[in-house]
Amino acid sequence: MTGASGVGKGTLREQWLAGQDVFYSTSWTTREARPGEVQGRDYVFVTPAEFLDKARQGGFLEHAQFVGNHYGTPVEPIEAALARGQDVVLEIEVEGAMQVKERMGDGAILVFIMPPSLTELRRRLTGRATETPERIEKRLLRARDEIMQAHAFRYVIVNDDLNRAVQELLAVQQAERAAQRPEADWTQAERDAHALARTVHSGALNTEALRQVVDS
Ligand SMILES: Nc1nc2c(ncn2[C@@H]2O[C@H](COP(=O)(O)OP(=O)(O)O)[C@@H](O)[C@H]2O)c(=O)[nH]1
Ligand SMILES: Nc1ncnc2c1ncn2[C@@H]1O[C@H](COP(=O)(O)OP(=O)(O)O)[C@@H](O)[C@H]1O
Repeated sequence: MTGASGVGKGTLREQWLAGQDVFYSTSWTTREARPGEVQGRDYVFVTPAEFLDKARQGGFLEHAQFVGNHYGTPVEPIEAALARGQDVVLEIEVEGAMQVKERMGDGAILVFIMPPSLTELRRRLTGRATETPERIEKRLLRARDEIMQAHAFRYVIVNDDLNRAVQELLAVQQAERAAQRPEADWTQAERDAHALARTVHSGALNTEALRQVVDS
């Protein structure tokens, strides 16, 4: 799951995964904890030296820099979860998502969360009140780049109405699970999920549509 800072990934994820037995990967980061963030739950907060050490040892499935800090997905917990048969959810930025796509192939299902407009994204980032004005501008600049890469993701979900976006995430998950079995065996619910997931497939996206979002 990828999308601009402030688009609502954390909010969506909480509702999407509530009550589900999936493994959510806790990332490592060198950024400072925000008030209310808990070490080991929201992130593993580390020093740059600790981060680079782990990277050198091949300890990350992927890692990237984002607005001056390092972020990475520790590989061991993921391998353990997959070995247990759990689905794994990552919430990471675009460069990291491309590394996961390269490494995991079709086994990785990439979903991009799109803001209704850049104006609304700015409003959400400002409203969350976790960033300085300067950091908000840096995040918005990065958001424009990220949005222009949305066609590299299998699904693109617009987070305007939160409930609708959650339903679309659930449909994508159910449809992708069903796709591992022959279509003739699908239940009606799986057929419905497949039909809904098709509506958020990235196939129909074009650069012009993406440009309209970054200019809005
Ligand atoms: N590549 C990569 N990106 C990550 C990872 N963890 C978080 N991110 C991304 O880093 C960016 C900044 O995250 P954060 O500082 O928590 O800001 P927020 O997304 O605005 O709450 C977001 O796009 C996250 O999805 C990770 O392990 N790897
Ligand atoms: N669909 C939505 N409509 C309006 N506000 C939203 C929506 N989804 C999230 N938000 C708000 O936007 C802000 C950023 O959401 P957050 O989940 O922290 O984003 P992210 O994890 O992508 O950085 C929060 O204040 C959140 O309450």
